[in-house]
Amino acid sequence: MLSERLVELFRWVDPGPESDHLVSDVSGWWRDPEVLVALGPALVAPFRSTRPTVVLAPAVTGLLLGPLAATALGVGFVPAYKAGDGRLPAGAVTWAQSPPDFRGRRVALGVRDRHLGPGDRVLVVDDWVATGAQLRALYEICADRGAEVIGTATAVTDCPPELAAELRVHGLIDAARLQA
Ligand SMILES: O=P(O)(O)OC[C@H]1O[C@H](OP(=O)(O)OP(=O)(O)O)[C@H](O)[C@@H]1O
Repeated sequence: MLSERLVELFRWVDPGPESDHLVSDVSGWWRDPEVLVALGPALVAPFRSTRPTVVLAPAVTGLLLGPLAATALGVGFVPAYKAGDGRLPAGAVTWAQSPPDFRGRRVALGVRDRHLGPGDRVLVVDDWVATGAQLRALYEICADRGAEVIGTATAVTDCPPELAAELRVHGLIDAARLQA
């Protein structure tokens, strides 16, 4: 079963003095060919009936997971980059700053305007959701661009059920199943 393999191959990493919260390491998922094939279809399954037209995901891990989900749906993929990594030009970019995330850090995420706009039905994809801070920034970008958010497909849900419901998050595995 996929969720059992995801649990088996998942690792938490201690980020050191940067944060008290462990950080996910999903590199084991990319190394396993059967998991790699199964991840995209499994992530999008709860959202198929809502007919997303595009997948949006944040750097860095979302850039790996997002295209798997987009390929499974047969739709395009939009990357959201973090401020300061030099990947987005000045202008023609919509930015949003997150509330404090699991590290207590506010993250500015940006999307090229030409890649997202009215009529888009957006499925957000990420590897895990903790405080939902980065999701809130992505949802704000979609609202600013006139695009509709369908919800978020995540591999690991590491947040209370009320928050998952509010942000329309569907996860493949609950963090409670993961060994610290
Ligand atoms: O729910 P939150 O508190 O917002 O935390 C979850 C976010 O944090 C991690 O990203 P990170 O910034 O560590 O980037 P990464 O993909 O490079 O690990 C993870 O990939 C999510 O995007």
